[in-house]
Amino acid sequence: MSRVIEVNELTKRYGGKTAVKDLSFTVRPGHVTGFLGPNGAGKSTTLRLLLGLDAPTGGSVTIGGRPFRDRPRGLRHVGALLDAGDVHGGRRAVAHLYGLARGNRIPRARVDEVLRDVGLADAARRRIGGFSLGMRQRLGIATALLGDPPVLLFDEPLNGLDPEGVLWVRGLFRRLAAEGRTVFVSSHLMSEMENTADQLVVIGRGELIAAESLSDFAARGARLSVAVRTPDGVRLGDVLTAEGAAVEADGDTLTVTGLPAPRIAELALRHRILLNELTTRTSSLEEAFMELTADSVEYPAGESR
Ligand SMILES: Nc1ncnc2c1ncn2[C@@H]1O[C@H](COP(=O)(O)OP(=O)(O)OP(=O)(O)O)[C@@H](O)[C@H]1O
Repeated sequence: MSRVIEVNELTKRYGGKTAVKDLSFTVRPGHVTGFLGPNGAGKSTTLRLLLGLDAPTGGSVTIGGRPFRDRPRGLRHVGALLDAGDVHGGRRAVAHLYGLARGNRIPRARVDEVLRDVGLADAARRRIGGFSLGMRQRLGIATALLGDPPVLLFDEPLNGLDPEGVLWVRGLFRRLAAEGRTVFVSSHLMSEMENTADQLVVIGRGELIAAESLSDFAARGARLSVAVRTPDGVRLGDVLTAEGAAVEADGDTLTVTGLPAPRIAELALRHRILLNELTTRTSSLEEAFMELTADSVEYPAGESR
């Protein structure tokens, strides 16, 4: 079975609200692909459409060339963590997983195996209602892994995990991808994906913004700037502006774009201006993400309404 996820001109409207619009992208096996977008961008909607939990208004989604809902015994094909809170609190973790194993013809022994894999072996007989958010996430991940599926979808899996849990999940995702599986992970935080994913699909207001490698995405947003610390900021600022640079002053530090550091040093020397610091900075992935999604944030902070 092919493990490729194809999203093709996908549109989903809820009444007058368009949650996803003409969205097309491909997710390939062997990588951890991050699915990024600000709150309300349409990530959960897309994942629900992928799993056939909702019907698209237009377009299609296929996994291995077929709509997921056409597949019998789904958990063996696609494992998913959508909403970690969506489990019966009165049940014990093992009972929850045994039920799913039975319905998907998965051997019972696999339940103990995945509980061990996610670090919940000791909590197996406890009621899920008493689980912390992090434990629920681990149980959700155990559920996704239960059928040993070639394709895995995770909606905000790092939510509620402590730093040790985050490291563990990252390692797990990388292992799953290295085994040749397709791993598709949503998040609204670039900082979470930066060390987790190697490919990115970025959306805003339901539309595609980017689908590329993490390094290509970073390069798009990378504008070099140079930080210059000098006691003579006003004069240097004038000199650099006259040379065509854009200069922002903050105390004794100027942030300069449009001129490389060696040229700034040369101009400072020529005008006998002392420099205390000259540092080239690249914008971070986080900045690239903010910049590219700025127009698609639904409720920007500080907006008066
Ligand atoms: N069942 C629904 N009925 C009406 N509107 C919906 C429904 N589901 C989602 N929406 C709307 O569609 C848009 C996309 O929502 P979605 O939950 O897919 O975004 P998201 O990227 O997962 O966001 P978040 O990071 O906040 O979970 C939002 O504006 C949301 O209010």
